[in-house]
Amino acid sequence: MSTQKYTLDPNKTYATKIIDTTLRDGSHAVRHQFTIEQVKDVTRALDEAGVDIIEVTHGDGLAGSSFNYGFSKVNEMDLIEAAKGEAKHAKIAALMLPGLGTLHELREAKERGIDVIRIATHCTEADVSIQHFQEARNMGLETAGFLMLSHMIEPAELAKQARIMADAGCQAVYVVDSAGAMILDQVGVRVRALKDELGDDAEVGFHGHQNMSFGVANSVYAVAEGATWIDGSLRGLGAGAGNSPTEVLAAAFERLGIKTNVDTVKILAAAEDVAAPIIPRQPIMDRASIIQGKVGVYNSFLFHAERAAERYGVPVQDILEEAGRRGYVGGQEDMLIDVAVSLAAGGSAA
Ligand SMILES: CC[C@H](O)CC(=O)C(=O)O
Ligand SMILES: [Mn+2]
Repeated sequence: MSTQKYTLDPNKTYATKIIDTTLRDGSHAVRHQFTIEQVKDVTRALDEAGVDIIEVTHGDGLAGSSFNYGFSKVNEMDLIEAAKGEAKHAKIAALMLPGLGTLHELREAKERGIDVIRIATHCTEADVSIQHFQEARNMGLETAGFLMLSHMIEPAELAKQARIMADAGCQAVYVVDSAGAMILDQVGVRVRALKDELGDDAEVGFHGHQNMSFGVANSVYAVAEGATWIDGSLRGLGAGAGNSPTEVLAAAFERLGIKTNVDTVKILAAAEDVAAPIIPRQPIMDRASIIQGKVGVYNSFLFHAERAAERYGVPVQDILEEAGRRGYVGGQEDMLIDVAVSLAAGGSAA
């Protein structure tokens, strides 16, 4: 009897959409300083390469430009409109966190050209997205839901949250590895739980981060279990250690026979010739971001923790580790200052 365990069933055909978030998650890595020209160039290159959906928004979603999250150089609505003007085939998406972005911004984003809205909540809080999904569908938008920090709850619990989103009108629910904390089967079992729960009611997606270097491998596990929306970003540009690089996803999927609409040669050119020259600081797996993956801390905390570390004279990795111990989640960025103050006062925090 063979003991070989296949991740991908050699008798099955796999196909997935590729969603690129260079111009949204990647916004964190450029401190939200994208210009109109950069957005146009990146959109054109992604569109020509065959990417299905291009996400353009402040890194923290609609209305993220603020004192708390960092101001954008250019109003995100203008960036959305610029992207829309360049995309011949790809759909344009925005992301929103209910409460930070409101229905007001959602309506404006629709007027400026988005086709898809991705609504993100903490993995236990799907109910706060209900009215946003309903309203988005009424507006004729395609919808996807992000269950952020999906590693923090068990697959069965995650599936219940996915059901809330799907019942509200979400067409694709994502397992979101916001901390790059998950490894292989940890993604696979969550995707499988969502597939079993949702059936034909909604598709399943996966959004990976690179903290433990598993973004692409985790995406393969997600596809093997039925995910059909896979996120990446050029050169991995994204929060913390960055996202699964879109160009590596395309090349690896091609090798594995997973069908996508992306032309590998063209996406490699987009990464090398268009994205690389505009990246001021390449996200990497370093001490701080690996700790984020190891303890499961939200990747968007990295720059906030760096600022607090500098201000209070404590190591950034200690702040992140303590934030993990305290279980802070997206939206609690200000608590990093509390952690830094406690550490600077000489104690283990809390
Ligand atoms: C602002 C939403 C959030 O950062 C979504 C995301 O990309 C993630 O959780 O990884
Ligand atoms: Mn992300």
